[in-house]
Amino acid sequence: MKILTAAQTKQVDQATIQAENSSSDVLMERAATAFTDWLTARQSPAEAGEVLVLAGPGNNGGDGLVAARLLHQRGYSVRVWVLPAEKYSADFTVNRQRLPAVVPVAELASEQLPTLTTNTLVIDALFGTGLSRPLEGIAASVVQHLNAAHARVVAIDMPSGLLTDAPQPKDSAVVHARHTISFELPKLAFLLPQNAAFIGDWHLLPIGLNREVIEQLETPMYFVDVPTLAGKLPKRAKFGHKGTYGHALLLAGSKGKIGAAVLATKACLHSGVGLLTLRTPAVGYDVVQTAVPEAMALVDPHQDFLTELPDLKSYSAVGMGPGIGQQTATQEVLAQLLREAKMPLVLDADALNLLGQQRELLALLPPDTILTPHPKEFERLTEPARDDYHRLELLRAFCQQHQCYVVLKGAYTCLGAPDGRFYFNSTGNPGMGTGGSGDVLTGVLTALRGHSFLSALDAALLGVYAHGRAGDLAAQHTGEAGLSASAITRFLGPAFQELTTTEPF
Ligand SMILES: NC(=O)C1=CN([C@@H]2O[C@H](COP(=O)(O)OP(=O)(O)OC[C@H]3O[C@@H](n4cnc5c(N)ncnc54)[C@H](O)[C@@H]3O)[C@@H](O)[C@H]2O)[C@@H](O)CC1
Ligand SMILES: Nc1ncnc2c1ncn2[C@@H]1O[C@H](COP(=O)(O)OP(=O)(O)O)[C@@H](O)[C@H]1O
Ligand SMILES: [K+]
Repeated sequence: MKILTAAQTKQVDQATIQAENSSSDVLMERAATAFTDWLTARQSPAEAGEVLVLAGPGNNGGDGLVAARLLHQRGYSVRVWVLPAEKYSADFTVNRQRLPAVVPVAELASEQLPTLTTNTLVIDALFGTGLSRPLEGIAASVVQHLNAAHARVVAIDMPSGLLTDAPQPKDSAVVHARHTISFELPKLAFLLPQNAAFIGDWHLLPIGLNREVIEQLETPMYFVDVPTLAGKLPKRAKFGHKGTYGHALLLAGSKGKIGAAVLATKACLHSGVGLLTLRTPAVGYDVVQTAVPEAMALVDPHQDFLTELPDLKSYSAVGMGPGIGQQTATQEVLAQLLREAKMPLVLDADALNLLGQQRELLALLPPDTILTPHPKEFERLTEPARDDYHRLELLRAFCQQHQCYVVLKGAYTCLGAPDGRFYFNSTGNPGMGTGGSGDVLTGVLTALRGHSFLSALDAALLGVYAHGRAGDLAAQHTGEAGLSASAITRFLGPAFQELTTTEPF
């Protein structure tokens, strides 16, 4: 699914209207009807209480006015507050006239703000994607009033005051919505942690925007859902054998962190790898042979941490990092791996921290290497980000400079590609914020990079999605608080099964 800017969204709206030979108020009616259907399916008139529709001067306000009319028709108690403005959009004006006279309408003023009780449901239709600068004056006062009262707010399209594509100036007034109901395609602002308190839960409703126009628009940002991945993971071939699916090598673990190696190993085995060898320090031998008999154990001469790189010639992909620690000898192993590897690499955790300590090693990264930092690890590779938008700029520059893929982990994990594109993942849940979840991802990605039939991009997209999906499936059994990294590994199989085509490659 594409992520479009505010300007592109406007373009699609207009092209849809043209293609249908209809008018903008028809599309507005459709959007507001979808919004109203969503709301009325969740809140009866009694549950909603008094519905206050706050309408701004543009088409977002127009949406609000249509919703007010429809809610009134469906038996809700509705009151409209209009933001005073010099100019109102044409569709605002049309829908202001269509509002039944019995629906009370008042004008917002700093000295006349709506009374908010626990029985009030606020529909925020002040501003949407047309917001061009931070709120001030009455609009800012209204928003502060709503937030101070912790009002139950459902925002149409965007929480008012929030910019669609750019960072928010500090301390500017933005509605804190419980839900944000938007249309058709996600917006970048929804995916960034710094906006979480404004957006609440977000939902997309289809309004029949023109598919062809969306298809044609160029964007560097995508939201990865099942259709994005359709056809990418082929069914296993009938006569396929363990050699067909790659021999992966994992370099993981150190004394006290052999568990990280075991988790990555289990994950790799549940992600379709043909053969797997695990290299740990000697202290890991008994643990690995007992915990994961499917993997071959190849121990380092050193008891507690990795000191030597094994011969690489048998392997189709190598993953390094989970639990390895940051010893100088281990850093040497990493440097040697970067110099010698001819096969795809996945680097995580302490391998990234070691790269951060010795940044000249970054020049050795083989093209299409996948790095999987969380934001703190990414900062060690680059610099502290001013905000989430700046972090994305750093991500793009890093991927382009080093011609690598970076999986920047989080609630909406963002995969940065060497061509400057971003792919935001749609699966996963807060239960995955638990030790070992990242080690599982390393195992998954190492398995997929060993598949000669997958590109680096597809391996990264599939792996990140399946990892999150496995977490979601696991959480259906364990709940989010009860989710463990081991539980994620158990649901990788079903997650991959959902993505697998019915045809072999
Ligand atoms: N374009 C379309 O055909 C559709 C638009 N829709 C709705 O229309 C919205 C976009 O409408 P608009 O482009 O009219 O934009 P908005 O309604 O978001 O706001 C634009 C208006 O606010 C003013 N404005 C911008 N920033 C301001 C600020 N900081 N302080 C005070 N005034 C400010 C602008 O001058 C303009 O009058 C979407 O978010 C969505 O809710 C939907 O009805 C779907 C169809
Ligand atoms: N709130 C969340 N929603 C979705 N996924 C999450 C959330 N929190 C963490 N995750 C996922 O869990 C994993 C955590 O990885 P990481 O921070 O490396 O943990 P660890 O080092 O403990 O293994 C990442 O893949 C991340 O995307
Ligand atoms: K809004």
